[in-house]
Amino acid sequence: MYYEDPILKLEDFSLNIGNTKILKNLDLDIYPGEIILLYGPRNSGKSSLLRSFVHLNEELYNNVEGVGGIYFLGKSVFDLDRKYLRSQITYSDPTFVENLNFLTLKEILNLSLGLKLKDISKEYFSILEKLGISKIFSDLDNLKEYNSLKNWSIGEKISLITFISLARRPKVFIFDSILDHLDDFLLEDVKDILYRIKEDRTLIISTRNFSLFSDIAERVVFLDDGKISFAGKTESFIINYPK
Ligand SMILES: Nc1ncnc2c1ncn2[C@@H]1O[C@H](COP(=O)(O)OP(=O)(O)OP(=O)(O)O)[C@@H](O)[C@H]1O
Repeated sequence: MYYEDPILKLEDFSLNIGNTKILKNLDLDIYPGEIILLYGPRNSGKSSLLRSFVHLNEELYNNVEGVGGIYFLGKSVFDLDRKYLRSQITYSDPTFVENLNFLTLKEILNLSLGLKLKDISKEYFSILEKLGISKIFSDLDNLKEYNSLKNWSIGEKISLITFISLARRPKVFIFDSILDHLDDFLLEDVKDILYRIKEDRTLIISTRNFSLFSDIAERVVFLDDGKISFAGKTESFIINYPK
C-alpha cells in the first residue's frame, strides 16, 4: 500500500523506433525511496525504457516516438526541460563507462559536478573511501597517474560514476546494467553504500542477473519482449514467477 504520489509513472506508454514497437503499452508506478530491479533478458527493452524516463532516446536515434504518458512528479517528461529532468534523474549506462576514456579526472569532475580536486570535502572523501577509490585522491603522485581515465580499471570507473551519481543528489538514480561488471567484493560494497546513502531517493537498477541484486531490490519489474510481465515484491517474484 502506497500513500505517496508516484515519483515516476507510465501510463499506457509505448515506444516506437521506425515501424517497430519496442515498448508495448506499459503501465507502472514507481514511488519515492523504492529500490526497483528492472530485470529481463537481452533486448527486452530495459535500456529503451530507462532512457525514456530522461527523454534520451530521441537524442540518440532517429524515428523514435513515445506514445502515451510518462511522468516525473506528475509532469510529462516530454514537457520538462531536459537539463532539469537529468539533474533530478541521473542515468548511467555502459557507454558512460567507455566515454570516460576520452576524459581526464579533472575534466569529468568539473563537467559533472563543477568540482575541483582541491575542493573535495570530507563528506565526498568518505564516499570515495567506501567506494574503494580514495587512495587515488590522497596524494599528488596518484592523482597524476590517474588523471587520464584510460588508466582506471573498469571497477574503479564504475566507482567513480557511482560517486558522481550520488554527489549530484538526484531524486532518482538509474544504473543501466553497469553494476553487473563489478567483481563480487566491490559489488557488495557498492550495494551497501547505495542502500545506506540513498535515503529518500529512488534507485532503479537494470540487470540480466537477478541474483546479483535480489537482496537489495524491494520490487521487481520483469520486462519481456517490451512488455511488463511482472511488477511486484521481490519475494513474490521469487516464489510465484514461473521460470
Ligand atoms: N536505435 C534502435 N534502432 C532499432 N532498434 C533498436 C534501437 N535501439 C534498440 N533497439 C531494439 O530495441 C529492443 C530493445 O533494446 P534494449 O537495448 O532496450 O534492450 P535491453 O533489454 O536493454 O537489452 P540488453 O540487456 O542487451 O542491454 C531490441 O530488440 C533492440 O534491437
